[in-house]
Amino acid sequence: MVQEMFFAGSETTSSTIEWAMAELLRQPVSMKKAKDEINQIVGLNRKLEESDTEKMPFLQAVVKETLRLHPPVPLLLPRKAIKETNFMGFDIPKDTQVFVNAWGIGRDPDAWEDPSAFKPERFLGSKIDYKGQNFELIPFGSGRRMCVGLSLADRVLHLGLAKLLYHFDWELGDGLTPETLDMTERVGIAVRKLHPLKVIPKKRSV
Ligand code: HEM
Repeated sequence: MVQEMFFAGSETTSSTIEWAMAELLRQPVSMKKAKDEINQIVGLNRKLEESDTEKMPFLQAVVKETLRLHPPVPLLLPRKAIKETNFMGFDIPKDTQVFVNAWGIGRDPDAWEDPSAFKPERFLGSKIDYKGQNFELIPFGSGRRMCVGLSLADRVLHLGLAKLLYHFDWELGDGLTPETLDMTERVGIAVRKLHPLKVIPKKRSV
């Protein structure tokens, strides 16, 4: 279980932060807006605290927009129909494995205006959130088996991204420009150590 938590929690959050940075680097206007908001709240003479991110609506919108376009678990976890079901005109026999395409839902033109564009502004003044109540945005799933790490992920994403933006200015390397940055997706498992790290937990001496 501990191993599952590490896997489910680290690959998902780190790839979301990577996508957010890539999207912001492709859109310097959004990058500037996010940095300006952070600088305005934190100033220049103290550390950024977790609670600061609650006062950053644009940063929150960047996280939502990133998870809309780049849900790290695009098909959620598989379901199985426990009985024969008719869903929106489709007959689903008992025991059928069912996948929910959260990636497709996040880009559905019936639900989103200009769906493929990265526009954090669409969430400003909107009540749509990813807590499982708004079915057009379900990067963490919904219902009884939705992500148990949501509240931790929520904190890590906001704090991690805010810190990266607060402490550093970012530029693209390798002669890349916002127009040429590659956004191709790879679905797979993270690159891991060939020989797994084996560590022994010991009680901390105080
Ligand atoms: C950006 C961050 C994350 C995203 C987008 C994400 C997404 C998801 C999704 C889509 C599911 C399946 C939900 C469903 O099928 O309805 C899931 C399940 C799960 N997640 Fe996350 N997750 C994230 C971070 C985390 C973190 C930080 C942890 C733990 C530390 C975690 C632990 C789990 C576990 C244990 C499950 C299985 C829950 C169950 O089957 O009852 N996740 N997550």
